[in-house]
Amino acid sequence: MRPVRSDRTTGASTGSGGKTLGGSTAVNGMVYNRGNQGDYDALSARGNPGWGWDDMLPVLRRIEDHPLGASHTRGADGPLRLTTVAGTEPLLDDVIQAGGELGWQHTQDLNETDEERIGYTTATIHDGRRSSAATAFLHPVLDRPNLRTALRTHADRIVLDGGRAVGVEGRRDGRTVEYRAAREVILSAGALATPKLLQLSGIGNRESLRTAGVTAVVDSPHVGARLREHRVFSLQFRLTADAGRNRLLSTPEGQQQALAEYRATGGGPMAAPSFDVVGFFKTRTSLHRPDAQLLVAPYSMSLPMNSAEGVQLEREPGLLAIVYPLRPDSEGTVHITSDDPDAPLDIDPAYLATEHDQVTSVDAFRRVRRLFATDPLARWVDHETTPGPDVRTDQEILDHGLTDGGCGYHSVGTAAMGPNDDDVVDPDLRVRGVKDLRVVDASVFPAMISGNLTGPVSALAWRAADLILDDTSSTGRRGA
Ligand SMILES: Cc1cc2nc3c(=O)[nH]c(=O)nc-3n(C[C@H](O)[C@H](O)[C@H](O)COP(=O)(O)OP(=O)(O)OC[C@H]3O[C@@H](n4cnc5c(N)ncnc54)[C@H](O)[C@@H]3O)c2cc1C
Repeated sequence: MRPVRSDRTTGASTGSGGKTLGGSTAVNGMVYNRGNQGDYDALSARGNPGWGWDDMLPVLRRIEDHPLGASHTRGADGPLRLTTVAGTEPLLDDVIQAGGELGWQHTQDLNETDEERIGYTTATIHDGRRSSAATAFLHPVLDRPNLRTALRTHADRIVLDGGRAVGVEGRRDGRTVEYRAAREVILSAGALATPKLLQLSGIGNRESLRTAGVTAVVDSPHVGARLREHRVFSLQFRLTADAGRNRLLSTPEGQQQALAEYRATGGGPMAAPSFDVVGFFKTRTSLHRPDAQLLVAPYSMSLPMNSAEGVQLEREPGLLAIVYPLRPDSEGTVHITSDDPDAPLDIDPAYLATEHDQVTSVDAFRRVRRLFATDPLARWVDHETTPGPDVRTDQEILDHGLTDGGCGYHSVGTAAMGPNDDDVVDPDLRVRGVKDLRVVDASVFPAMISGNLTGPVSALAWRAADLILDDTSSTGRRGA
């Protein structure tokens, strides 16, 4: 295969995220997958003690309120309230059954094993309402006297004093504001904005900072490097029968009907996650665990999926499937272009830059085509509309992924933890080269946790809170 060009323009779509309390969990697709033993043990094997499966499984169980109840892998009393999609569409039952024909296990709890599996989505939804990081973790403690939230406030820089982080400078309603930390500053701005804030504060690769007009305070070469992101490949199919949600949701009248159903019952399509069915499968039988993820939704739309004009559902009945390699190893970058916090970031996601990502993407795409050609699902399929049967060769499939595919919105790695002097944060998430500064968000994962990131980031934050509390009790210092 010829190498695929990394396309900076696609980086624009990588920049979407939630700009509110709860962050991206307030706008995301609500699919709840949390990674598996191999992901967390790999973190630990990279020299990050405390992040292995034996450490993180109890945390994951602690945070979950799972509808299937507690088990050795699930939690039932935690703050993150979950739902399993009810599965009211025969069409989707047949997607799952076709997966079974390919040897994928039909499971009610997709997080229970790391076998090839398919089933209805577990979602961060409870009683028809989104469970975000804000509703799950922040709202229940809002009345604590040592907690203050500053809404409509944009952080511009970390305030450094003699090698210590002492506060944050930003803007609120057009005015400059500064917040002082009694103990330490914790940066949780997400995998794109966290490296940006570090770089604006002079913490980053000396050369890149110089190009942007920022004087380096700490030369930390990997701030904003090692960006890993899913490149999503899409397939769509026209159906032989009127099934799925296009007819209802593609017209204003249908949307009103769905809204009325939601108001009356708290259910229906308005209470569904973005994708109803999830699968994890191997692109080669020799692999010891799945390396690709499939998500299926009972609707189809105009492409490209992340277009600035927004999503337009098709009128005719259709199905959408997206697929991507679970653990991409292409590494991109995020760099500031100026010392002005309002200047655009230069994001190069370096999608599909490695042979692993190219080969896995193509094989995963072909496997999904095979799924849709397998009964009982095949009986529903009239023809493939996206990308269509003309896209056949490896290169054509890769080009389709780059042109009409999308960003997975799962960025990690831009302030990655590790044991080495040039890793941005240490395994306790402290930024190297600065005192009293920690990063607690997806940017500290040095590699992708398989699947979607709400679960892993929530567990990361829960464990980070324990680390911070441990430090507080050992030093006797208190405060925020
Ligand atoms: C469109 C979309 C769909 C997704 N779908 C799913 C899904 O279905 N399932 C799943 O598990 N995951 C999904 N994800 C991914 C998941 O939501 C994120 O990986 C996760 O929320 C990352 O958490 P974070 O804390 O690192 O960053 P974020 O959740 O992005 O939080 C960062 C916060 O920092 C704030 N911030 C940034 N810069 C500044 C600044 N300068 N000043 C003040 N505040 C700032 C942001 O406003 C935001 O509130 C999706 C993400 C997106 C964007």
